[in-house]
Amino acid sequence: MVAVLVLTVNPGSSSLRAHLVDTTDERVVDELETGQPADSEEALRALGELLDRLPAEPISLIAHRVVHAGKITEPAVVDETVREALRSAAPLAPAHVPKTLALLDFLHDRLPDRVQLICPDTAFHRDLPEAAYTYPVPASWREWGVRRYGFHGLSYGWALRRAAELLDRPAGELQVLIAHLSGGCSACAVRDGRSADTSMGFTPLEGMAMSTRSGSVDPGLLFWLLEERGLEPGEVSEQLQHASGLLGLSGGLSADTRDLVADGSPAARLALDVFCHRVRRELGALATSLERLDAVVFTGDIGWDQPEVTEAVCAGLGTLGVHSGLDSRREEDAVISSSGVPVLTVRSREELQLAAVAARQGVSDREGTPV
Ligand SMILES: Nc1ncnc2c1ncn2[C@@H]1O[C@H](COP(=O)(O)OP(=O)(O)O)[C@@H](O)[C@H]1O
Ligand SMILES: CC(=O)OP(=O)(O)O
Ligand SMILES: [Mg+2]
Repeated sequence: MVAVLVLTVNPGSSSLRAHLVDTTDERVVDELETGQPADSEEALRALGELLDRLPAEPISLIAHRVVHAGKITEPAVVDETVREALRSAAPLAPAHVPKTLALLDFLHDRLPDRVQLICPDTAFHRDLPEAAYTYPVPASWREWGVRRYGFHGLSYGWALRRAAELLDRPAGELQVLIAHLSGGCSACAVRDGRSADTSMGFTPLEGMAMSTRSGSVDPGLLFWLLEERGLEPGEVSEQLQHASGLLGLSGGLSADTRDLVADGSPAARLALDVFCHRVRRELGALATSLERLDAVVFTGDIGWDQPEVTEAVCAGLGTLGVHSGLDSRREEDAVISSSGVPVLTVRSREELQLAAVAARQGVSDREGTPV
């Protein structure tokens, strides 16, 4: 097999992760992780430094994890059509997509002859049933493209693959619930290897509470804030995106469950209780899209490094056949409970999934004009 070195870039809402992955053996050759927003001067400087120390062997492809590319829901070589789709999708994921546009420009300046691919988070949800992707809103809105998309698809793809390996069953036969808990949090019901429903929708704001995002709130609340409290639409958006979730619930204490578990104050406990309640509620709702439950899989930073959260969530999933009392202290991806429905934790490896998807797609697109 030809060595395919893929540079992956993953702009989260508050971080930038970049990896150089050798896809022949899924090995990370070099990496960068910064808690700075991906389009900040610091993050771009760090990315430039990563490029400066690249091995002599050339990178074959640059692969971008893109949260939302609107109607483009498959991996695609970047051209003007893709850029236009990203510009149109930017208002739907304002904490993510503008960062991708900045990274495309930055990397085009630095490596002008490399093909850049986008791999949308939405691709994993391409087979969502109509009943799951349709909002109960007027037909005229739906004609504008108002529908549910779903996100965190690369993470789900990886977690499903690892679940299949750990359970020793083909991914295409599994019916599982996967919770991706991190900066952004969502969950997905996977039926026979495909997304059957997911908690995020038109934008990555729907669903469970997140580190600084509210998740779903009563839409009536928004009108009350605008009409009765005099808030501007931009302020409401900003506060739902950046001042809510764990951060808002804890009264500004922290957006990180590690701090909240350590703090233990009533405000920290409230934040964790509401967070876990909403994870359970989404998982319960998603279970109705499955015929049976083969496993519950936790991934994302919180799903991986915060056993207290996994425990608290599972303690309330008895009606789904999940038993509490997990064996959560481990270093590797693992089945952490097998007395009832198996519970698994899988370290999120969006970069490996991204590199694999891009290498598969990119080898056939290599003739494409670099943009
Ligand atoms: N237990 C935790 N471990 C790691 N990160 C956490 C934890 N709890 C909350 N977080 C938040 O998750 C974020 C990392 O999530 P990630 O999806 O990589 O980035 P982003 O928030 O940029 O999307 C961190 O910035 C941190 O605020
Ligand atoms: C879709 C989404 O919320 O992404 P992230 O978790 O990286 O912020
Ligand atoms: Mg992320």
